[in-house]
Amino acid sequence: MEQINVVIAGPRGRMGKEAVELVQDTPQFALMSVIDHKGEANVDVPVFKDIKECFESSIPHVLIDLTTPEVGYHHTKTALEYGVRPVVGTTGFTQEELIELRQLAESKELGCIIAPNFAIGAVLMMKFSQMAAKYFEDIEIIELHHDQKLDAPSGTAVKTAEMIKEVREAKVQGHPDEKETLKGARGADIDGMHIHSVRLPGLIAHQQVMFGAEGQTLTIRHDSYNRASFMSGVKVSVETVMKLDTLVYGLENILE
Ligand SMILES: NC(=O)C1=CN([C@@H]2O[C@H](COP(=O)(O)OP(=O)(O)OC[C@H]3O[C@@H](n4cnc5c(N)ncnc54)[C@H](OP(=O)(O)O)[C@@H]3O)[C@@H](O)[C@H]2O)C=CC1
Ligand SMILES: O=C(O)C1=N[C@H](C(=O)O)C[C@H](O)C1
Repeated sequence: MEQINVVIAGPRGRMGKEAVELVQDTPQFALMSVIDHKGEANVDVPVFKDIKECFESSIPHVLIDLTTPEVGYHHTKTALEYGVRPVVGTTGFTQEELIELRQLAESKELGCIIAPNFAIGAVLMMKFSQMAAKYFEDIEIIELHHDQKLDAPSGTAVKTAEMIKEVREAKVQGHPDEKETLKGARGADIDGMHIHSVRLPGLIAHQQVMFGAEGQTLTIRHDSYNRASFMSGVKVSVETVMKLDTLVYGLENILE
């Protein structure tokens, strides 16, 4: 396999630090530079404060983005415009942004992977939930994260609901006359499914999907106890994005 030159945006972050280690420890990957808006990253490659400044200096094969929703969208768009293939872990993109980025990737015939969760266990949890939803139509998604997380609900919870929507008819759950006496008590609503976001120090990234039917419940749960749990998904995405000519949303679409 030819060497893949990588730039990482967000290298001081919780995920970014792991990604720097992954790229530096993978023989077929080379870390060319990083993008850090404060220029404070402690790495032995050039640090750029701005993505355009970075790409004007040299063009990598792949950009890994682990920043914030607004910055991640801007970076992904700019990367595609410069002919760079994005691997994006950043969550919180809108449907409109995903559609626009897909059109751009296709017009440039460039691979782009946007994966709300890189952990294989989380991908299985979403797939198993999609399977279960064919048999259980009443569903509550409970996602639990550390209290520094910016977006709610999590990208994983939104993706789970989207995957379930593919196999489940929209349904209003609970009592038809149900009323919230305290706003937000029933969580967010996607097609009648409810999503509850828990934020606590001590947590990393966890989700359980609960299904209910007459006389029974089923709970499917995944826990990430560290950020290393996401790195095998980042590695396979960097390798795979080189072979794609379109945007792929979700790691489940590139795993066999
Ligand atoms: N797909 C997946 O499997 C996973 C996805 N995530 C997602 O990844 C993203 C990052 O998460 P996490 O590492 O925990 O977050 P952190 O807050 O730890 O890291 C984000 C980094 O982005 C930096 N940043 C902010 N603005 C800019 C900018 N303009 N240019 C460059 N860098 C910038 C921040 O810098 P500063 O510190 O100065 O603000 C920070 O270093 C989130 O969207 C999260 O939801 C997280 C875990 C797994
Ligand atoms: O911010 C996080 O930490 C995580 N974000 C992703 C999400 O929003 O789903 C993936 C994982 O849950 C960790």
